[in-house]
Amino acid sequence: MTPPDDATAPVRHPDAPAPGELLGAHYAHCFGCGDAQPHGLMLQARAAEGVAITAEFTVKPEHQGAPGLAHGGVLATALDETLGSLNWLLRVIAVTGRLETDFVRPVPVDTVLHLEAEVTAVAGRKIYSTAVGRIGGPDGEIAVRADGLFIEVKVDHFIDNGRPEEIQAAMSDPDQVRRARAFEVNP
Ligand SMILES: CCCCCCCC/C=C\CCCCCCCC(=O)SCCNC(=O)CCNC(=O)[C@H](O)C(C)(C)COP(=O)(O)OP(=O)(O)OC[C@H]1O[C@@H](n2cnc3c(N)ncnc32)[C@H](O)[C@@H]1OP(=O)(O)O
Repeated sequence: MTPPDDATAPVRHPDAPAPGELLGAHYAHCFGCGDAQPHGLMLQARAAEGVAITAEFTVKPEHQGAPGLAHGGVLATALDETLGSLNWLLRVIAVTGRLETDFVRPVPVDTVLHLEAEVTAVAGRKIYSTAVGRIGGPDGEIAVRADGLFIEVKVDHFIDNGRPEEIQAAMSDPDQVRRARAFEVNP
């Protein structure tokens, strides 16, 4: 998870959403961010300065692991989604290769997890990023932390590996196709 010596600092794409703007879902049925996914976390990420974002996630009763406490896997999902959203500021499509998570404090149900994430380095197709989740407010205690290694892929990664039903539905949605392809032709 340590960037190699030839890694470079991330560069915010000129067309990236301005600081303060919501990024929007990359796919309406995404478990992490989709607004058409009733079982999902519906995480909304907002661009920050640089190659960084913020997001909020409210822990619901259906996210419990132990009584009244968030399941660690759900918190890892929130971190994964937050880190993944960063790649939109680079205008790169990427998937999680590795995710390392520290669970520092228990997170009770009804808590708002205030997430902040930033890309720290880029080396070829590898994107290194880090995130924290705080409770008790945006400046509260750190409850969770994660480092991510995302790997850049082409749209074909999804076309080649996804289930045909969902791929065909996505490919017949002009907004989805425009959004996905724009990242490939405007590097
Ligand atoms: C028109 C149609 C509509 C489609 C529209 C879609 C739009 C979608 C938009 C945005 C989607 C974003 C979705 C975000 C969702 C939240 C994030 C997730 O949960 S993603 C899901 C979980 N992750 C996976 O499913 C990855 C599964 N893994 C793979 O597919 C492969 O392993 C992959 C692509 C990651 C790498 O495979 P390789 O064959 O392309 O590349 P190799 O050569 O193996 O790796 C490249 C470099 O990365 C390192 N690397 C790869 N995996 C690593 C690992 N686990 N740990 C450390 N290094 C790793 C390698 O060592 C290599 O490094 P060296 O270039 O040699 O220095």
